[in-house]
Amino acid sequence: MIEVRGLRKNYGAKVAVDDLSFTVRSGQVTGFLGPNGAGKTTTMRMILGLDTPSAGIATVRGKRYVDLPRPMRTLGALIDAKAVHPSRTAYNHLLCLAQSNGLPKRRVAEVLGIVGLDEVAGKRAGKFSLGMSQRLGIAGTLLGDPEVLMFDEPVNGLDPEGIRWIRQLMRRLAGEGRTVLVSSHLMSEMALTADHLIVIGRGKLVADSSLRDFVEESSERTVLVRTPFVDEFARLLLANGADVRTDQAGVLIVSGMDSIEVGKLAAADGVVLAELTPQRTSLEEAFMELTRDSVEYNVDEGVA
Ligand SMILES: Nc1ncnc2c1ncn2[C@@H]1O[C@H](COP(=O)(O)OP(=O)(O)OP(=O)(O)O)[C@@H](O)[C@H]1O
Repeated sequence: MIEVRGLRKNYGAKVAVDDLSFTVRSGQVTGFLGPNGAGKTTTMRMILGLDTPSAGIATVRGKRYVDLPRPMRTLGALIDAKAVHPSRTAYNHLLCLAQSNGLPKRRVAEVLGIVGLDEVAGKRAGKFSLGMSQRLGIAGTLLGDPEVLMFDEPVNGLDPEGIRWIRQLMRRLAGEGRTVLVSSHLMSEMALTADHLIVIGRGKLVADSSLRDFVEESSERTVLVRTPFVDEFARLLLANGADVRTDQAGVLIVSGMDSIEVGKLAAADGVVLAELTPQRTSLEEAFMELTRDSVEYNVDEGVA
């Protein structure tokens, strides 16, 4: 379990993380979502004791990371997959990590097997592709067989096969009862991987809910109506309490009323409908809507 309470990080006048509190539970994958610059890496670095909070506290199984007696046996974290000595072989990299953390040598071969790097164990890490580096980084997190795992944007830049592999590994680790926190700026990715979502924007908590609830609450239900009588029907819908907007000629997007009610209203008033389709905004749209005010660099405005 990871607990974050009132966590804050200032860089001069910049507030990177702003009074953040959340709990990451065991046995599930928790997606840590936010647009670029939202403060995900900074939060993870504070959980890992790499950055000191300006205020608040982050604990792993009840203790600050720096106070854990055998940290790698409790928390395995991957923040930067390229932070490996390039001339070291994969095997030696893991062996150094194991030895400096009092972990048994046999774990090196075991984790190389888990991530599927056994055949390239003797290759220099500097020659590894991004996907292989990511696997090596993950092997390092698993060395201590920790109960808690944390990955910062693990699928960034990976090909579909690499993404699928990471997704399955996260699910497996959570299935074994571990606590898995994984950051991403892609809602679509988290929708496929996470059970629970913690969403932040500009360092602040925006949402903390199960994926199911997030889908239910965030994805707005609308009804698409195509009719030759847009103006008249829009007035009728508004008068009956619906919200109406129009994206293209001859089409109304109705919210606040389901498709049956819209159909009944049209029938009662003799309005001819060419189409009546219930629709749902995508999760990606819901996420963008939720964090719209907190995106650091807005395409329309240049710099926020
Ligand atoms: N060492 C630092 N000095 C000054 N500002 C920093 C530092 N580290 C991060 N920041 C700023 O803090 C904010 C949060 O950055 P952070 O890297 O935590 O965000 P993020 O959500 O991980 O985004 P990304 O996905 O782009 O890495 C950003 O505005 C960033 O520029």
